[in-house]
Amino acid sequence: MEDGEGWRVVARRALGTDEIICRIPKTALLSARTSSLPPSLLPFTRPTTSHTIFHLALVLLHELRLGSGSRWYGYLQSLPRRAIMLPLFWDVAELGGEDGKEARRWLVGTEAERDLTRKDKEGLALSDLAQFYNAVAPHLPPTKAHPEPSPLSAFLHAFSLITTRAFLIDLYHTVALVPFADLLNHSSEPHTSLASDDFVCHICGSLPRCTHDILDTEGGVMRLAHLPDRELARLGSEADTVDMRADRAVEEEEEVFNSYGSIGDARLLVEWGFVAEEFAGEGLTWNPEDLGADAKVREMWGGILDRGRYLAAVLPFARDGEVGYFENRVAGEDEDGDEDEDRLVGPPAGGRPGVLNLSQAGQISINMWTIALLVGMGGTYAETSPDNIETSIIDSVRDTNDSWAALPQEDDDSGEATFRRSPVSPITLQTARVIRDLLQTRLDGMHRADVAFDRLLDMRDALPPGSPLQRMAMTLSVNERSLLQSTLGKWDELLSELGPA
Ligand SMILES: C[S@@+](CC[C@H](N)C(=O)[O-])C[C@H]1O[C@@H](n2cnc3c(N)ncnc32)[C@H](O)[C@@H]1O
Repeated sequence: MEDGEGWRVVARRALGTDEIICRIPKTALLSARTSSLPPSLLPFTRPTTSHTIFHLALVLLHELRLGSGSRWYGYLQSLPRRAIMLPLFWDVAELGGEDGKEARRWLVGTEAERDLTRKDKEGLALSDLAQFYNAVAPHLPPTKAHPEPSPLSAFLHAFSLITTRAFLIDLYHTVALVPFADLLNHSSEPHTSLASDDFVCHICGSLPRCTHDILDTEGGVMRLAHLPDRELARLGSEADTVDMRADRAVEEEEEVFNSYGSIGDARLLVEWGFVAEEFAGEGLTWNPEDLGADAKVREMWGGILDRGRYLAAVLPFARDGEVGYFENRVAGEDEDGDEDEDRLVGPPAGGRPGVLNLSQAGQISINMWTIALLVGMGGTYAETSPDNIETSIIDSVRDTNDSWAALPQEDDDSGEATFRRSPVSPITLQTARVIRDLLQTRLDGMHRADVAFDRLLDMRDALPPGSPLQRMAMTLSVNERSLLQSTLGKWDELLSELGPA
């Protein structure tokens, strides 16, 4: 890596699509199944949903404590010696120092802060990690190099490595560390992917038939029933491996990435400890509660979502009830795959029907519009038929998008104002104002919201060396502000044309 810490993988020659970059025998994986850490340690803790990850972190810590006595000693040398500085650790003085403390402030109001809150609720808060480790630490087997239990910081180091580099493998290993495959950095664009046969025996990990298998009436192995005969014959003749394959051609000297998916900077920062400024992912998100939706509004919205008809408002070619149609589509793209920038209201991110988001292209999802509209109806929706509400949503979204598209654009050099103010319904106007205020509230809730954008950029550029965490947090904050401000500008422009506040 450029900063001299860590690895990246560069192609020494051009690679073709589907070419295998590395093939790692499953026996080389480090998992709870292959480690020498006794499984009996787990009864000392209360099972949680994060248990698998916590356990694997413990496994790694045990192997690190074994030093040269570990079967993975060679592999362990390739791992970062210090904890990956996930925002979860920024407030821990010994880990984050002054940089972490200041950086944490810059996350206030950002999408990263929302992600951190979500992780708290999922039982992945720092206190959950400490509680887990304090319960098991006294029972960790002593090793030559470490006869005493290791401090919490050692467990946090192991945990940060697991969450940033473990892969989900199969029914036997579940999550595991995969030597070599974990040297690849992330890019949101597809580059390579990791594949393995996951339908192994969950008791012994065997891919070919084994003594634990349940047979069907014809003597076939149930878990292998989906395989054609040719594939069945192949099982057992070669080692069971995890394969890293190029998903596209890679040029000589190009960095070879692995793609963790289309992921925005907030999530990258929270989960992997870096920002990439690729402007991928779902943008900024809200919860229904942030828009003032109570249980009744949420229920009404759920019903509308199930029917799916309202999606037609943002993608006119979608047919009634065809929510699944969006699953393979990228938010904000029209039928030809072009991003339709003329819309202020678009489909939900990544085709996930229920997402309330502001996309990187500056479009709010129709879900936000819908909830804002329902909240604005203030209970009168209860007396309105679902059909009429849907029609209201569809009409108001069309009105909004059409009005925006009809506004003279900045690069329109005809010199004539082409906008004809056509009346929009009171509910359209009211909903547009709610959305505008929501964007403003989000902007106002950010750390140092009073500081002008250009000044923020100067402040970031003037950060002293040794402030990598503040630099990342400020980059995230500045980019989110930029998206919010430009979107707010569009809504203000529209509202000033449609009617005075
Ligand atoms: C699976 S590892 C990739 C290999 C890693 N660079 C190493 O030295 O071991 C994932 C970690 O690498 C770093 N990383 C991955 N992709 C990156 C990127 N595009 N830019 C900067 N750092 C990245 C982050 O620290 C992340 O948590």
